[in-house]
Amino acid sequence: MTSPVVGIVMGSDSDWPVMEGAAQALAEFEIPFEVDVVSAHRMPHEMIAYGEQAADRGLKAIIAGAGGAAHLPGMLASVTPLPVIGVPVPLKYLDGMDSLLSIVQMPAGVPVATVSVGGARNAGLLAARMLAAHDAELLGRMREFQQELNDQATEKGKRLRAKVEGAGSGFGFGSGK
Ligand SMILES: Nc1c(C(=O)O)ncn1[C@@H]1O[C@H](COP(=O)(O)O)[C@@H](O)[C@H]1O
Repeated sequence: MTSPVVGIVMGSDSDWPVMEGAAQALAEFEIPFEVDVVSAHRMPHEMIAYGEQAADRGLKAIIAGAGGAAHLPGMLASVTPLPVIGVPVPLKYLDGMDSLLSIVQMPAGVPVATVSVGGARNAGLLAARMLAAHDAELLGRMREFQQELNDQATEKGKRLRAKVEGAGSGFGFGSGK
């Protein structure tokens, strides 16, 4: 089995439904990854060990997701030289604003690349881009992926124009109906 090059970690297994998006993106690009629960609050010693050992184990980037008082991404960034991508996980209260602010407002010197609330897919894609910067083949696949996005958006525009033009004056613009 190929060794993982991206670590996807989260504060609890309850974050998985969100964090799965990162795993899915990496799988699409055939990038080997590992997943684990690593909590700064609940298992601080294991969390420090994970961060300290990540680079020596061959990981190239860490994606860390957590909800609420989300200290995991920042704490990992403080003990690893690897890039850390933080995913704010939305919980029942505060709609993820708490985790977003906990992750994004890092002090200078300790960067965490924060994606949107619940934006685990983009975290996976960002990790893929980081790896692609040193991998011409992966870079090519990322370009293809971008072209597909472009084609899909163009197609959506075509369909919307056809729908609106087809409806003509009967479309009821501005009527709110
Ligand atoms: N924010 C953190 C950290 C941390 O930052 O170390 N550890 C767990 N958690 C978060 O607590 C939430 C509730 O966890 P439980 O569902 O296990 O009660 C999860 O979203 C987790 O990421």
